[in-house]
Amino acid sequence: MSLPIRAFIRSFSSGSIQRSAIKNVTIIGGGLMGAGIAQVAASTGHNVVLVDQTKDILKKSHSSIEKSLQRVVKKQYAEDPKAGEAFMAKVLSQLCTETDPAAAVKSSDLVIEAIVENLEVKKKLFASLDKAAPKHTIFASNTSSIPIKEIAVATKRMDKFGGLHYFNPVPVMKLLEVIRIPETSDDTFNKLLAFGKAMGKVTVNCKDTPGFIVNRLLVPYMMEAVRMVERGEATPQDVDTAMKLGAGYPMGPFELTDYVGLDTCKFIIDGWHAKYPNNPLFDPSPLLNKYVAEGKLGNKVGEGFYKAKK
Ligand SMILES: CCCCCCCCCCCCC[C@H](O)CC(=O)SCCNC(=O)CCNC(=O)[C@H](O)C(C)(C)COP(=O)(O)OP(=O)(O)OC[C@H]1O[C@@H](n2cnc3c(N)ncnc32)[C@H](O)[C@@H]1OP(=O)(O)O
Ligand SMILES: NC(=O)c1ccc[n+]([C@@H]2O[C@H](COP(=O)([O-])OP(=O)(O)OC[C@H]3O[C@@H](n4cnc5c(N)ncnc54)[C@H](O)[C@@H]3O)[C@@H](O)[C@H]2O)c1
Repeated sequence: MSLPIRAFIRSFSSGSIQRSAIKNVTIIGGGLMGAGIAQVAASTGHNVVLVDQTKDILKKSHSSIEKSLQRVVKKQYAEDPKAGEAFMAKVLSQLCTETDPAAAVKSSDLVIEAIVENLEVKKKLFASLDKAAPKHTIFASNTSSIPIKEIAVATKRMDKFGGLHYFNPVPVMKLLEVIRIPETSDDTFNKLLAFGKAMGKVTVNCKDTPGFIVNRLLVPYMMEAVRMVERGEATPQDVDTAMKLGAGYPMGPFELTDYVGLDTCKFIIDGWHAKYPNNPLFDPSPLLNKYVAEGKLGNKVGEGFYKAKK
């Protein structure tokens, strides 16, 4: 028996991975997060359909999944490369792509949305999915900053709606925030928790409060970092070095912004500023806005606060 399978069975019996009623999963959005979620869902035995707007985007998603899987397999199957190849082939056989969201949800138990961080775009998508998906299908959003309820109102299945907030990179980060709104039924919430555990994640429960747990703390920290640079108190490089070596963070705030995507960061902060205009924590950052206007969106385009490593 190969090492990862043994580890999987061990975690099953120790209760850290649970069986879940959810087998068929549709992920909408094949960018940084959607591709990572699709990879991990397929790696943990789910049938996955990944949806994006064009075949070209989906080609890129597929190739990033293959690259990431290779990293996982190289490490987990170091002593048995043949079993690694078989694992990779199995995972990829459980993953297909689709450009029509309505067709993709036809036999889905769970839909996870990971598209652009924009309320109106997310609502429009869920309103159309609500008409196309079977009655039993659960809907979840991976939004970083939008209240789940504001998205869920676009559907007539608020009892089957919740938040699944993953962390980037999904194959590496162990945490999953599972969010319920007052309308989420116990059955839906329990299924979401069990699904998260079946994906091998450590779940934390959270009410539908702005930023849930992690981003409620992370966003003010990152905004203060960019304001220090705007005030001329330190360079991005020195802030990053300080937070890595002085606070033990794996990445400094500017490296993390490049990793997350400056466009996504701007969507988050602009959304919170519009909602809480009197809270100076969420005032826009001229420096972030300048980089986004210049198209420097971070690692995904090769440059953000730093030039991405090839
Ligand atoms: C300052 C401007 C302010 C702007 C405004 C801010 C607004 C607010 C923004 C908030 C954003 C919120 C976004 C979201 O909602 C929430 C998030 O996701 S927050 C992000 C959380 N993630 C992190 O904090 C990541 C921190 N970084 C790390 O943990 C590590 O650096 C890393 C990414 C894991 C990489 O590690 P390194 O050691 O540097 O590099 P390696 O390449 O050696 O990798 C280590 C290890 O991991 C494996 N690995 C890495 N990436 C992948 C992958 N994609 N797939 C598979 N495996 C991967 C790699 O193989 C290594 O394995 P090993 O060999 O060590 O066994
Ligand atoms: N980047 C992060 O670190 C991170 C972490 C956690 C949560 N999130 C959240 O996840 C979501 C996605 O973020 P991302 O970083 O993956 O963004 P991304 O820009 O990398 O990818 C978004 C993808 O969605 C696709 N898309 C947009 N509208 C669509 C539609 N109507 N139908 C189908 N596909 C559509 C785009 O083509 C793109 O490929 C956002 O809500 C974001 O806040 C991001």
